[in-house]
Amino acid sequence: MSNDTVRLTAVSKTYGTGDHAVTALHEVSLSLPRGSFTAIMGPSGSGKSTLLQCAAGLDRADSGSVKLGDTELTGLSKTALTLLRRDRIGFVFQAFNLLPMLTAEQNVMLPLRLAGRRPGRDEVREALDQVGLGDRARHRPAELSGGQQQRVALARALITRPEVLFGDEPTGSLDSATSRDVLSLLRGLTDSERQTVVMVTHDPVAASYADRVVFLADGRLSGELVSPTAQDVAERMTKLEAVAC
Ligand SMILES: Nc1ncnc2c1ncn2[C@@H]1O[C@H](COP(=O)(O)OP(=O)(O)OP(=O)(O)O)[C@@H](O)[C@H]1O
Repeated sequence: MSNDTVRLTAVSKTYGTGDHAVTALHEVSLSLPRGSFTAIMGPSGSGKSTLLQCAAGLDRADSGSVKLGDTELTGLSKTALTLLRRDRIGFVFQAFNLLPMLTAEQNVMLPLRLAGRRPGRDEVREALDQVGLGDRARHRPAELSGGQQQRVALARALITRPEVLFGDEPTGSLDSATSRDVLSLLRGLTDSERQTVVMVTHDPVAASYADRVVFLADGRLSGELVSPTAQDVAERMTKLEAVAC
C-alpha cells in the first residue's frame, strides 16, 4: 500500500469551451503523504480551490489520475464518489455550515446518521472533547463563538475518522487569536493522530503551521517550502503575486 493518502498525477481541468475556456489546472502532480499537513497557496485564480475540489472528489479532473489510498477516483460513478466522500473524506470550509436548530452534539452526529449509523453518545463526546468543546455539547451554533463553531465543524468532519481532512480557508473568517487555536488543533491532529490534513489558505501565518506549503501559479505547481516560516511564505507569495499582475 502506498504511503500517500492522496496522489494526483498530471491532473488537468478546464472550465468552459472555445474563447471562454479557462484552464484552471495544467498537469498538476502532487503527493500528500500519510500523516502530513500541507498548505496550498497561490495568487487569486491560480487554481487552489479547483485543486482541492478535484483531490476531494467534489469535481472531476478532465485528465490525469487522482488516488485516495489505492482507490482511483477518476473512473468512479457519481454515487460511488458520494459514498467515498461521506466515508473517507472530511471537509471544513470558511463558512462553518452548521445547522442552526441543532445542538453542537447533534451537528457532530449528522454525518454518522446520514451514513445510517446510530452514533453512541460517547463517540460524539469524544469528538467534541478532541476539539476542546466537551462542555458545549448542548449549545446551539448561535450560542457559540466563531472559533467554537469552526471547532464543532471540525469535530463533525472528524467523527467518521476520515483518511484525509480538506480545509478550504478554514480560518478565513476567524480573528487571528481564534485562527491560531484552530490551526493548533489541526497541527495537533497531524502530530498525535497522524491525520492527513490539506488546507487552502491566503494567510502566511496559517500556512506556517503546515509541514509543507505548495505554491500554485496560473494552474501550475510553482515550488514548495518545507517547514515554512510565515515570513518565507509571505516573501514567496509577494513574488508570485508580482508575476501574476
Ligand atoms: N465553475 C467555473 N467556471 C468557470 N471558470 C471557473 C470556475 N471555477 C473556477 N474557474 C476559473 O478557474 C481559475 C481557477 O479558479 P480557482 O477558484 O481554483 O482559483 P483560486 O486559486 O482558488 O482563487 P481564489 O484565491 O481567488 O479563491 C480561475 O481563473 C477561475 O475564474
